[in-house]
Amino acid sequence: MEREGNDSVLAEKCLPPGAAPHFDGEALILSSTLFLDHVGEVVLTFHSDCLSWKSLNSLDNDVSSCLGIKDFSKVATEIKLSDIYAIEFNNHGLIHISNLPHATERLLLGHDLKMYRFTVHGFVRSNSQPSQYIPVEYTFGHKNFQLCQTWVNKLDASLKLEVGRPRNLLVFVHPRSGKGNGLKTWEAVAPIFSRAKVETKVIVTERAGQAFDVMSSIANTELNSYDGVVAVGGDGFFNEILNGFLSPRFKAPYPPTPSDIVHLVKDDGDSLVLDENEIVEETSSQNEDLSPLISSPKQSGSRISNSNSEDKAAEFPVPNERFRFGIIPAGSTDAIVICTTGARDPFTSALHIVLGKRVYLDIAQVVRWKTTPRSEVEPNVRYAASFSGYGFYGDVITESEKYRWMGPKRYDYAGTMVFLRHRSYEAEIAYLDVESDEINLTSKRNCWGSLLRASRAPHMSERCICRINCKVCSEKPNHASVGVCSLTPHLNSEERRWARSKGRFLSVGAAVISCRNEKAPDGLVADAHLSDGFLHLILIRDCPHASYLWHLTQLTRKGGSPLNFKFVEHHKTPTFTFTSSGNESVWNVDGEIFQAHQLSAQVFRGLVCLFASGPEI
Ligand SMILES: Nc1ncnc2c1ncn2[C@@H]1O[C@H](COP(=O)(O)OP(=O)(O)OP(=O)(O)O)[C@@H](O)[C@H]1O
Repeated sequence: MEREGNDSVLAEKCLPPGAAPHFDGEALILSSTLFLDHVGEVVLTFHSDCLSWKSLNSLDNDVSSCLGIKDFSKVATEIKLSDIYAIEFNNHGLIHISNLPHATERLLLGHDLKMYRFTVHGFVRSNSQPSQYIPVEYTFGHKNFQLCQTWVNKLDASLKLEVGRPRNLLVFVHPRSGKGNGLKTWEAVAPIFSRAKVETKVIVTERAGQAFDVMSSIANTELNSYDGVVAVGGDGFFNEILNGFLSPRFKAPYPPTPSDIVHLVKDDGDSLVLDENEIVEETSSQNEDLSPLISSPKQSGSRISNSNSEDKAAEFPVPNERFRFGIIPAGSTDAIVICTTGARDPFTSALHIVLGKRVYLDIAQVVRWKTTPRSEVEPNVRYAASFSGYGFYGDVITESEKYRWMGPKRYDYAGTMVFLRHRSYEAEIAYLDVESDEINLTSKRNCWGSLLRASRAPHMSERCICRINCKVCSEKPNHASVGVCSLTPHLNSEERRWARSKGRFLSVGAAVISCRNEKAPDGLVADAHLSDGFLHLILIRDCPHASYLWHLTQLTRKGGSPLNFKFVEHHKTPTFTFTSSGNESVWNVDGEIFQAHQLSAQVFRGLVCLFASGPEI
């Protein structure tokens, strides 16, 4: 094997083998003259946080004026170390040299040279959509094996110092997700993981519920060997994995039951009952004992704890900052991916994962107390990462299940059918109203005459949109110091009161995040945050069919105002309770059916971490 460069032109331009690196203070680690595939000779320089190269063809003047060909000498290209996910040594092979008119004689007219090569794998942001990451690779070559090896070793060693990059992941693939492309999607992105030397244990599911079973029964010693778990599928599949993870391991008191609230209101002589909607307000001092995290004797008796789950919690603490979740979109909606990466793109998601990005995500704990009016009270817990909804949303998910064979189109079909039926449901909702310094968007039915409350509508520019390095979300919960209480900061707010809405509703929804998707570009709640510790409770009161259509139409518009109608109530709250007055009550929890006559929900701030960085909007 040829290991020494025997070409004098090349040899004099490169640094001596082995001793090739030259150091210049702390910042400059290495610099050499190499060939860049499809470009030509470049000086490659590695500073501690950046790799840059400059073409040597600048020796020729006025290149740009000659034949109108671009002057490579003026192009300095670089990639940040943080944007590099892998370095590969490629052995001996061809480097294609650019067809430059003013390159040195031996490089003329598209010469290909054989030499040792190494490839730097990274990404660039798409010009049209900055949230989308496009994988790129730069292959450098040199006749000298040792020099290439030195570069590979140096870059590899620096990449190993990048914090938070995963080494070992558990991957679940739902082959029938979305249009049935789950497996193909995984096969397309798998090379990114192998190049980045991330070990993956891949489980391709054969049935619904399998991922839940694996996640809930996996030994904590094995779970600890992974840096995270990746779902290749849709929101429902991610929800299954999340529930399998949290159900046996996360210990927290339940939210108050609907009867806790009724009881408290009856005992409270100062309760204020307002008009037909029975909005009941209380002061914080009167309901201190209602904090879901201060266990009442009744509540502590209803914890989901058995000795097995206690063991699991002890060995694998939740929240767990090290262990992260990744989602590679292959589903029908993929709202969680769109909200957390800003793109619905498997490559972007895979790059977020191997680069070890991190974002905190609020999780709603939804507790069903009673399945039907005649059921016994028996708490059953689900966790939701994006949205839980009743009425229209429950009906759409029930209807769409009948048409699963249609793939993603089933939601459009089911949505149309349910819309045409225009059913409303009698229900009662109580929610903790917390003073917030943000604009309180709560509708108090104070709009007269006009259907669209334009005067109160915050314009898009006024809305504090959640994006990468979001200020609202960056006050991350301090899990270590105050335990689970840090996850529910707003429950302990000074200014809190319980309020109640009662009546006929077309839908009741609780959004954890904005729920942006391709059909609703701003989501249901444009200014929802990934980890602010709030749920957005959206109550759509019974209204004329045309008005409801108007609301739905606003949802599909960028910059629309779907919440800006007099029949829509929007409450930011950390917790709420719900009781249906009818016999049928189907909820939709992250796209999965959940029958519940009585339920409560509370949100845990930043309970899990995702391999994502938030959208670059
Ligand atoms: N191999 C399988 N066969 C059938 N169902 C499965 C399988 N693996 C997982 N499931 C179930 O399919 C359900 C839907 O999956 P997923 O969310 O990936 O697809 P989707 O409904 O098309 O997408 P979205 O949730 O984004 O609308 C999940 O709840 C999951 O439990």
